[in-house]
This record gives sequence, structure tokens and C-alpha cells, in this order.
Amino acid sequence: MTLTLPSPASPLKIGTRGSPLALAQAYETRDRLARAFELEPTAFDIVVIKTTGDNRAMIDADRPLKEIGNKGLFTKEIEDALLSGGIDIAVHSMKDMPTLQPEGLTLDCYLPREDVRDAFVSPGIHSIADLPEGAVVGTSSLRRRAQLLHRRPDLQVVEFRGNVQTRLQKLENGVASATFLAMAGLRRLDMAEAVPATPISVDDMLPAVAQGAIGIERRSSDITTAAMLEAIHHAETSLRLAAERAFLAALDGSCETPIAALADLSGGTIQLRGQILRPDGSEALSDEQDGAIEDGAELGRQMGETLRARAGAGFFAH
Ligand SMILES: NCc1[nH]cc(CCC(=O)O)c1CC(=O)O
Repeated sequence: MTLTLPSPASPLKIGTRGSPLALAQAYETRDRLARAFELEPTAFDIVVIKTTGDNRAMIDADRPLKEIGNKGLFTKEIEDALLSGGIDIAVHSMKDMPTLQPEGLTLDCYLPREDVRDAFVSPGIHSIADLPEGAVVGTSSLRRRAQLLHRRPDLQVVEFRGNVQTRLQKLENGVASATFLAMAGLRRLDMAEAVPATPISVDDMLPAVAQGAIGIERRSSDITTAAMLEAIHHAETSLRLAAERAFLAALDGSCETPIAALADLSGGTIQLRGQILRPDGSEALSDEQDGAIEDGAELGRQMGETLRARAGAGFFAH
């Protein structure tokens, strides 16, 4: 098939949220496409879309996100723009994406995954173990909160949101002694050196499903764009996410449940680690399995069902 490539007269419209991280991810996508097809940046338009989530999160800056709305809060307007033709592709942090896409949209192109680890961020302290008894830690992530309290029930967790600068300012102001950020976000913003961040081993804090991965969504019917995206698709990332996202789907996970998973490929097999926790951190259930690379999704689904059965009803209630 010969591709009709975008041009300044007929650019490929790339939809994204307006946060610094979202923009960095959109530029990375544009640059990879431009390199793959030897196009100028002017063959692409970056279209910033404000989502309900961005608006509400701004107005209710101190309310937990989980009270403001469900998953899809940050994606609905972007997906509407895809469906109506206002944009041609949408660039997403896969960590924030529901496991099912709306009718008519396809999400099957992934960029090479960044560092999957969480970072411990604090101006004076270097690890969870070094936090003094009863210290205050800021995070809005239910997973990080539950994992932290599981290890250190003595700590106090406060709601922490906003961009990286806002969070660092809160640490400077003494609102909390430490917080967590994804290494991937820090690296993509070129801030990993500028911020007092120490990467946490995945053995100590298993990351969120799809952490560090960028996915590109398109109209299912748009085969020209599909063919273009094939050139920048990263198969290994896709295989890892297939296992992790099947695990999430089997647990019926939303952003309101503390769930972690990480798949790795080595020696021709896929290894999957999964964890679910009670929101208060009082109990954590983990599993680890490996299998054939092409069976990752089945491995994830089975692990999700096994852990759900072990947890029983009401596990996620407190
Ligand atoms: N939920 C917000 C979010 N979505 C993706 C990232 C970071 C980048 C990534 O994990 O791909 C972040 C911020 C964070 O967790 O620090």
C-alpha cells in the first residue's frame, strides 16, 4: 500500500492534554513519526484539548481525584475529538487508560517504554525506610498509599495533587516530608536530575499497570494512520502491556482500586508480577508467574482471577 503522508497543507492532527508531561509525550510522538517518514514538524499539528478532568481538577484542587469522577475523566473529550475528526491520533499515558476503548476507536500502537519505577521524592530523606515514625507523605495514588501503609503503618498519608512544581513547593513548605512520582514522567520532562528523586526498586514498590508507557489511539476505520503508526510501534512494550492490562481487566480495576503489575520479557518468556492491596494497606496479595510470550494476556487474565478469588468480596472496601 502506498501511504498518503501528511504535509503542511494537510497535517496529521495530534490530540493531547495540555499538561507539560502530556505535551512532551505528544512532541515525542510527532518527532518519531517525522523521523520515520522524513517529514518536517510542520506536517503535524499539536491540538491541545481541555478535558473535564483538567477543569474539575483545577477547580477542586484539594479534593481527591477519585471523588471528582471515574476513569475516562481525562480522555472523553479527546476521544470525542478523534471520533468527530477534529484530531487524527491521540497520545495517552497508558497508565491512565481504561482497558476498553469506545466503539470505533483502536489503541494498539505503543512507544518504547520509559523507566517503569516510582521515585521517592524528598528534599532531605532518601527512602521509605528512612522516614521518621509518624511522618507525613503526600500522594493521590491509592496504589502508592496502600503500598506505603502496608510497609509503614505508622505513616500518615495526605492528598497531594498538581504538577511536579506544585508538589515540590508543598514539600518545601513542609506540608509533607516526601511524595512519589513516576520516574518516566520525570525523565520525559528532563527533570530526573533537578528533582530530589530516588528510584524505588520494583521489588519494593510494584508499579501501576502500564506505568511509563505511551499509547497512541486512532479511529479504527483510519487505515492510512494505522499504517503510519506501525512504523513507530514497539512490539515488546505491547506484549508487556497485554499481560498487565489483562490482569487489570480481570480484576475489573478502576483508578479506585490499589492494583500493581509488571511484566518483563527475558529468555523467550514473559514474567508477570501482580499485586492487589486493601486500600488501608492492611493486607497485600501477590502472585508471580511466567509463560510463553504470546500467552501474556491469558497469563494476566488468570492471575487477575486467581487474586480476585483469593481476595474475596469486600477486599477493596477498606
Ligand atoms: N496519573 C498521572 C500520571 N500518569 C502518568 C504519569 C507518569 C508517566 C507514566 O507513568 O507514564 C503520571 C504522574 C505520576 O504518576 O507521577
